[in-house]
Amino acid sequence: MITASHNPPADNGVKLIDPLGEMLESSWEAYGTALANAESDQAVYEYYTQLEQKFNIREGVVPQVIYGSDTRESSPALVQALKDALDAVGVKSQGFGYVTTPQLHYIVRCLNTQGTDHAYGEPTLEGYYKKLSTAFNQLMNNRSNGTVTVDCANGVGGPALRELQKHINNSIEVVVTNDDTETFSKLNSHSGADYVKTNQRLPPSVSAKPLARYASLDGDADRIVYYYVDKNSIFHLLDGDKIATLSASFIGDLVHHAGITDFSIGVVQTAYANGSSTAYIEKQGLPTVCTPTGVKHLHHAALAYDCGVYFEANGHGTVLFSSSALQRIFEHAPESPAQASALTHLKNITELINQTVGDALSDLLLVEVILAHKDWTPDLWDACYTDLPNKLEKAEVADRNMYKTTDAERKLTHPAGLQDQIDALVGKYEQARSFVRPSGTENVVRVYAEAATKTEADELAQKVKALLK
Ligand SMILES: CC(=O)N[C@H]1[C@@H](OP(=O)(O)O)O[C@H](CO)[C@@H](O)[C@@H]1O
Ligand SMILES: [Mg+2]
Repeated sequence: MITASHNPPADNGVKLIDPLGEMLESSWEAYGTALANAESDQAVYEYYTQLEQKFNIREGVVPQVIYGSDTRESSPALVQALKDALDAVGVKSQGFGYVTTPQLHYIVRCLNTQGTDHAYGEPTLEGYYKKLSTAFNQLMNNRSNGTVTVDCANGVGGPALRELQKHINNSIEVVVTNDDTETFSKLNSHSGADYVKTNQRLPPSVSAKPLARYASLDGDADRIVYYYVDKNSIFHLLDGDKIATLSASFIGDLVHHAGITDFSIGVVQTAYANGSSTAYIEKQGLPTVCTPTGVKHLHHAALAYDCGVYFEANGHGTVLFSSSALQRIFEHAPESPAQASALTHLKNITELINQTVGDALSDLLLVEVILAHKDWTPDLWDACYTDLPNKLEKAEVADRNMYKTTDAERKLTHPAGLQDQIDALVGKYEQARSFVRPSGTENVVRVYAEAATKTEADELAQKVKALLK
C-alpha cells in the first residue's frame, strides 16, 4: 500500500501487508529497511538474492502481489516503480488503484482464504462494500439515527465513503465533507483525524450543530475519531478510547443476551489511553492490557481473547474474534426469541468489523450501529466517563535512541535518573500521570501528561519536557 497516512501531502511511504491481511510480521521490517537503503541497483540485487537463499525460495513458484495507493501526487509514479520491480522479478501482480489501506488488507485476506472454511469474502472492492453494507443494513433494520458528517481529510477515504454510501440503506444520512482529492495540497491539511485529535478542536471547515455527530478519517482511512459540540458550543472529542469502550460493552451485552457463556472479552490499550477509560473498563469487569505503541503490538495482544477490542487513543483500531469464538457464535443454539435476536446481531457485528486491521469506514458503521441500538446521542455516549485533561507534546532531542523504556513504554530506564525526576514532578499533581518515549515514526521524543485539570496537565507536560533539555 503506497501511502503516508496522516502525514503532509509531500510525504509518501509504503505499508506492507502479510498473507493473512494483517500487518507485516515485525521480523521482516529489517529486510525491507535493508532493501530500501541498498546503495546501488547491484546491491539491491545481491541482497535480494541473499534473501531468496535464506528463505529457500523455490524456483517455479510464482508469487502474487497486489497493490494500491492513496491519492497523493507522488503515488502514481511510485506505483509504476513498484509494478516495474514486480515485473522484473517475475511476480504476478494486480493493481487495485486508489484504495484505503484497510480495503487492501481485506482483499489480501480474501485472496488467501478463498476456498477454505474460513473464507473471508469476495476479493474485490465490490465484495468489500457488499460485506460491510449487508451486515450494516441488517443491523439497522427498522432503525434510523439521523445524520453523521464525515470529514475525509481530502484523502482516499472520501471516494471510498461515497461508494459505501451507495450500498447502505437510508437508516442514516452520511454527509461527506473534505473529500477534494484533486487539490493535492489539501490532503490532511486543517482536516482529518490527526488534526482533530492533536488540536482537540473542530476542523475549521466544519461548523458544528449542537449534539450532532461528526467524525474525521485520516489520509488512508485506517483511523477515525468522533466529536460533537454541546449546547454551549463546547467541543468534545470521542476518541479511540471512547470507541473501544463503546464497542466492548455493546459486544459484551450481545454475548450475554445471546446466552453464550465463558466468553472472554478484553480491551487492549497503549499508555496514551486516557486513565479514565482504563478505570471505566475495569469497572465494567473487563480485563485491560497495555502494550507498547503501534498497532502491531495491540493486534497481537488482542488475539489472546475470544473477542479482543483494541484501539489507540488516536483512533487506530478494530475488534478481533478468535476462530474458535466465531465457531461458537455461529453454532450456538438460542433458547428464546430474545436470544435469537441478540445472536443475529452478534453474527452481523463479526461481519461488519474489518478484522484484518483498523478500518475507519468499518469503525464508522460500527459506531453508527451501536448508537442507533442504544438510541444514544453523542453526549450520552460521552457521559460513560469523563476524560482526564491531557497534553501530548514532542521534543527534538540530539539522539532519541538514548531514551529506553520498559513497562509498555510507561517508564524510562535510560537516561539514568530521568524517570525519578518525572515521578517527582508527577507526585506534585492530583490524578496525574506522565511518561516519555521515543517516537517510532518521527525523529522526536514524545511527552504525555494527564492531570485533574487542563492547566495542570499542560504545566506538567511543559515541566517534563523541560527535563529533557
Ligand atoms: C502518540 C501517537 O499517536 N503515536 C502514533 C505514532 O507512533 P509514534 O511511535 O508515537 O511516532 O504513529 C503510529 C503509526 O501511525 C501510531 O500507531 C501511533 O499511535
Ligand atoms: Mg492512517
